[in-house]
Amino acid sequence: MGSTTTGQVVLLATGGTIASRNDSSAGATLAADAGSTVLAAAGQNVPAVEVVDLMQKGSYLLTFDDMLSVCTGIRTALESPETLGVVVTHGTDTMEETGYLADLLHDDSRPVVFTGAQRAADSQEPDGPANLRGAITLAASPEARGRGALIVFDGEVFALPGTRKTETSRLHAFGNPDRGSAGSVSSTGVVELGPAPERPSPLPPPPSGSSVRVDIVPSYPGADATLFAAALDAGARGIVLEATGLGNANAELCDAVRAAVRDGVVVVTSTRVHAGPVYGVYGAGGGKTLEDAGAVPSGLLRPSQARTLLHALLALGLPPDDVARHVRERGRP
Ligand SMILES: NC(=O)C[C@H](N)C(=O)O
Repeated sequence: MGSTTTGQVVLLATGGTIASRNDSSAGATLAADAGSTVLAAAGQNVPAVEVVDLMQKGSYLLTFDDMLSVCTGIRTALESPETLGVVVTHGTDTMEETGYLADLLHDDSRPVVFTGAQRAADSQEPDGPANLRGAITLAASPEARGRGALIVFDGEVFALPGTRKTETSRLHAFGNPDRGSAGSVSSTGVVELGPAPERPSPLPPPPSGSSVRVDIVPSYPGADATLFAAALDAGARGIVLEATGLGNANAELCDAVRAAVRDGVVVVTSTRVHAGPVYGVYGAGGGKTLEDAGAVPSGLLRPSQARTLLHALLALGLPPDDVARHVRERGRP
């Protein structure tokens, strides 16, 4: 067994499908359950679990400040030496963003484990209770220490960098196409983890309430610079290009990138492809032209996590060169 019975796990509840029920007046599924209800559905827990309700939202509604307040909740929970680890129940849509931000800021060896559900709490066979049991076991597990933030879902454990939601509705909702699984937690509480990867040094927590804007702009056959220009007009200080293939766009987008970078905007090239690194090879508007125009290739980071990292770095007030260095380092395969 991977758990210990001294101390407690702190459960930070934020909403998501694990806390959702059908609302007949809205004719839709909505986050409704408090953390205590979510925990009760998981049954008897060893070790003890303290519940903190942070918010009750579908994760598709979260703002960057909401994500930061989850990170603050984690820090607060870890102030007590009695805390063995932290579980965050969270909607799956944007778990890869909040989990990645928590991982970037995590400066404690104790585990932070994100989990949620694909089926609502009032469905016939909800998956949330088993996921939560796995998360509590992992959060209390000495083997999970020193690994930053993790996701546990359908018995599988993932480190955050590169992990994303890969299924809209199947129970096995998450994958890490480049790095694979970090291990497993069985239904009987057996934790098995592979070797712990090296972790970059933690970032300081960015201030909340910052007005930094970071957008994602796609490239596709026939794309022009209209959306890119709209992001700049809206005040974006950072833009993630969701490019094609290895990270390619076209001549018009490259020209727009060159001008934006000259004005101090940080542009990161990511890709719509699900696996493999982004790097500059092709000219005439491809990834090499983008790099020559000043865009920073995201390595293994996909748009969701590249955007999270860029937002955090810009909110910290780092100058563009330092932002670029961090993106290269943290995206490196
Ligand atoms: N399965 C889920 O949790 C999806 C939900 N819509 C959310 O992200 O909050």
